[in-house]
Amino acid sequence: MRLIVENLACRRSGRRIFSGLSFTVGRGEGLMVTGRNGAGKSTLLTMLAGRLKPDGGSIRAEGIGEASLPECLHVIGHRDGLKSALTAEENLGFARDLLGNPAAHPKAALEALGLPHVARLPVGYLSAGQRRRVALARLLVCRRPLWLLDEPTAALDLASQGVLAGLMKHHRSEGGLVIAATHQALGLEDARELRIEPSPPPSRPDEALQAEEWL
Ligand SMILES: Nc1ncnc2c1ncn2[C@@H]1O[C@H](COP(=O)(O)OP(=O)(O)OP(=O)(O)O)[C@@H](O)[C@H]1O
Repeated sequence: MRLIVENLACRRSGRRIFSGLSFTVGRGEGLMVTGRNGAGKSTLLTMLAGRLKPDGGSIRAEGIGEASLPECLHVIGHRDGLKSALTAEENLGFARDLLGNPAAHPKAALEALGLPHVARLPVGYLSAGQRRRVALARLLVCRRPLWLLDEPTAALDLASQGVLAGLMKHHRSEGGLVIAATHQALGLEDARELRIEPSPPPSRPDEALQAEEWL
């Protein structure tokens, strides 16, 4: 698979967030998306996931046959999308049955994230870092070539950051693609960096309402 982004532009609430973003990510490659708070990193990932319409430019994928781009990617965002009342194993089983490989084992995914002991605990009982690791374990029960990771190390301790770096390395070694929005090194040091520079603040008086976002 190859992802090709050309001249991408975004507006939210009428305000330009970014424009002119172009990059490609191919088999086995990684891209670190960096930039200041509010620069548009999460927005870019949301757009790549097909959940936000670009204001200009294009996003296309090669080498995915009849599949659509959203069918070829996995998003790990700020919200983990886990159901608190279900156990870690049930959450992963649900994700696997909905999206994933029937042969994938939730227990094996939890073991890969160092969490076999929480398999039968409701996710609502887990710590923030444990919840994040369960969310990351979903990557292993729904195998998809493109991983879109938004601050994936949030709440992870150093050991878990190392595990995540290993997962990304393994995924890329199998031809997978990783795009990660981050403020810190992720073990993706050999990846290219896309730095999003903030757009200038609005200057016209009729944009004053939207300019509140800049305060
Ligand atoms: N639903 C929305 N409607 C309008 N504006 C939004 C919406 N979501 C985000 N924005 C704005 O888009 C801009 C980019 O936000 P985004 O979350 O992409 O930044 P970021 O680079 O990921 O920031 P951070 O490093 O703080 O996570 C911000 O100014 C934000 O206020």
